[in-house]
Amino acid sequence: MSMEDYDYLFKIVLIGNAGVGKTCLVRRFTQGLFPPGQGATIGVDFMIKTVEIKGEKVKIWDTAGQERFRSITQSYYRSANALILTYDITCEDSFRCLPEWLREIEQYANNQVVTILVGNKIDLAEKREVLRQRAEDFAEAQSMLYLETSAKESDNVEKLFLDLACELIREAKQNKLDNNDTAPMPGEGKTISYLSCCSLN
Ligand SMILES: Nc1nc2c(ncn2[C@@H]2O[C@H](COP(=O)(O)OP(=O)(O)OP(=O)(O)O)[C@@H](O)[C@H]2O)c(=O)[nH]1
Repeated sequence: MSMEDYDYLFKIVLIGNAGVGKTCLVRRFTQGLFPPGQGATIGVDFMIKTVEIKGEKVKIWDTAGQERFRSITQSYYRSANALILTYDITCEDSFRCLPEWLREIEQYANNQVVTILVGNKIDLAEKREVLRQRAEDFAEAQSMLYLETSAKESDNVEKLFLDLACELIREAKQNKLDNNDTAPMPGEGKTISYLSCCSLN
């Protein structure tokens, strides 16, 4: 895509515990694949994908969940326009860690960042440990939108990225968004959500 083909450059960063499916969500969306035996992401730098969504250029950053990479990933989501906070519906632990991730968002993210909570692996319904209602209540209390996905079965993955892109475009058009690549001042993070403009279904 050349520079003239788009008006905005958005940065979407996936965060959440190791193994919840961040890499698989990105690969499903960007390549239409569910890779067998997906290995752990090491750091972040080589997991950036640039895609065109609704005629705009969107960079999707896949961060690693492991504690030892946290200090790397923090600096990467400072300039994020949107955060996809992911947990695994079959893993209670990944849900219990959400407040910890929210504290990081508070501390490091742009105060205009759009945050969406995603419960992944809904194809494993029989192994579910986190009830949908519980996650919805949590998301509502934090003013986040909530979506359940399956990277494996491709459920809601397109919707997730397209709805986010639409919201970012809408906000940018209202001049609410800091669109440049410079890091915003940390410390005033808050979560907002109103994905409305062009939902797929
Ligand atoms: N059944 C099922 N398995 C999934 C799904 N998404 C991911 N997985 C599996 O979960 C494991 C972890 O997936 P990753 O995408 O590597 O998880 P991650 O969050 O990127 O992990 P880190 O890179 O370590 O932070 C892999 O074995 C995937 O095959 C899903 O939607 N359904």
